[in-house]
Amino acid sequence: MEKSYQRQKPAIPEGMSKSAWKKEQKRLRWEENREKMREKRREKRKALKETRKLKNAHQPKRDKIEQQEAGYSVIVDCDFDSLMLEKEIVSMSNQLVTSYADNKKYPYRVDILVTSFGNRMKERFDRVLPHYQNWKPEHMKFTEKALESVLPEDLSKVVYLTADTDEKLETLEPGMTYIVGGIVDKGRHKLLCKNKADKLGIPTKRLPIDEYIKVSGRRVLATSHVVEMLIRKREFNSWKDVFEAVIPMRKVKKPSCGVTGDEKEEEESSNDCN
Ligand SMILES: C[S@@+](CC[C@H](N)C(=O)[O-])C[C@H]1O[C@@H](n2cnc3c(N)ncnc32)[C@H](O)[C@@H]1O
Repeated sequence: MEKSYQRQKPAIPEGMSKSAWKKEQKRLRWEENREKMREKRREKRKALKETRKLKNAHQPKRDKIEQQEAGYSVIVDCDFDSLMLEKEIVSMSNQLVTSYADNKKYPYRVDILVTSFGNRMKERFDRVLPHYQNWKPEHMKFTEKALESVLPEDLSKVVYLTADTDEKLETLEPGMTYIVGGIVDKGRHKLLCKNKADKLGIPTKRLPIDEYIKVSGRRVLATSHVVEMLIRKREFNSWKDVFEAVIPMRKVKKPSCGVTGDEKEEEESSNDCN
């Protein structure tokens, strides 16, 4: 007996061979399927568009954020090209890109001037990141001039930041310029910036990290982290909030664990920390 659920095949039209008929059936099925697939794709695209629209509606437009000036300036002193390995030049260049992006995205921006911008660092930018030539000067400027030739006459208006001093940086003052060393050295060149600042007669100060937050390992942070702190201090006001927002989690000591073997790991693996 023929089973009722079996699909009835259409009869082969008269005069058509069986193989031609099979081919024709296959073509029809494919046509039918193609239309369904098209419809599915259309729906998927529509849904994706809707999701993006919703997402964008809840996100502040990055370039359209109403920024205000923090009122103080930052110099990134890049006079250390010859002291860095090639991969450290790459890391330092990437940090400058990060600082530029940070200075665009937060509510307050600072004047950032990169001094001694030349040699391998500039070569890398020219070769790999040539669009930096179109960067907006209100977010970052570059000069081949050395720090010495852009300093104001009144050196009480500048501070060279370094972890190698006991003087604490308590507040950021309008009209001041804060200098950050633009170097990745993994702790090879201790006192480098402190000695340079002393030689130039520039006061030095350290970030008051230990006063507000428990960290493990060295207190030497990456240039881009220090620049980000200077940018965000105006927004947060409190150092504690700034440190908690910017210092990498693995550097922050959990209350129960004390200083651990992380200290060694810090020295060896913290590419982003110095
Ligand atoms: C990776 S560190 C460079 C370390 C380098 N050996 C030196 O002599 O400063 C990059 C720069 O970030 C700033 N910096 C890092 N940690 C700091 C801290 N705890 N306090 C103040 N400035 C700091 C300094 O300007 C420093 O030159």
